[in-house]
Amino acid sequence: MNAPTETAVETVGDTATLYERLGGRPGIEAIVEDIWNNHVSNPLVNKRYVNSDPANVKRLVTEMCCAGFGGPESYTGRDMIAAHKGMNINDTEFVAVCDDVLKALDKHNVGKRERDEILCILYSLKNDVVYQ
Ligand code: HEM
Repeated sequence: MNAPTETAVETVGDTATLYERLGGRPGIEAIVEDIWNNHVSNPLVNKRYVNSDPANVKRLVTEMCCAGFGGPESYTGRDMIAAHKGMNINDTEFVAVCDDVLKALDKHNVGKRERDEILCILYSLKNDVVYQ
């Protein structure tokens, strides 16, 4: 059995939300900024974003991450099927977007546990995003 202090430390580590572990809204905003920069410089996907308003997409992605990772924010955008309807996004593009996210997480020194959680969340949304 753990000494009480060890238990307390482990409990804090285990119960912090992904939102808290990423540094709350400022931490997530900084990561989303780099995800956007990676998308617009990635030849596999950048043409998709030519007509987008960068500030609006970044705000919506930030809100979605904050809300989905345990923060107090509400997501005000469309659901994933509606947001990607008519784009016919393929598997290569989906992987490219995931790679852009992982690259941004690396840049911000996000740990393996958080990286794995985020990758699982992204992958769980795949069927709502591709071939819509
Ligand atoms: C799990 C993966 C993805 C997530 C979580 C995601 C998330 C989002 C969110 C939150 C929005 C804004 C929703 C709104 O406009 O109401 C959005 C829009 C968009 N996404 Fe995704 N996305 C994903 C994958 C992709 C992929 C693979 C592509 C293709 C390269 C893509 C291209 C776009 C484009 C072009 C927009 C529209 C931007 C605009 O309206 O100007 N997304 N996405």
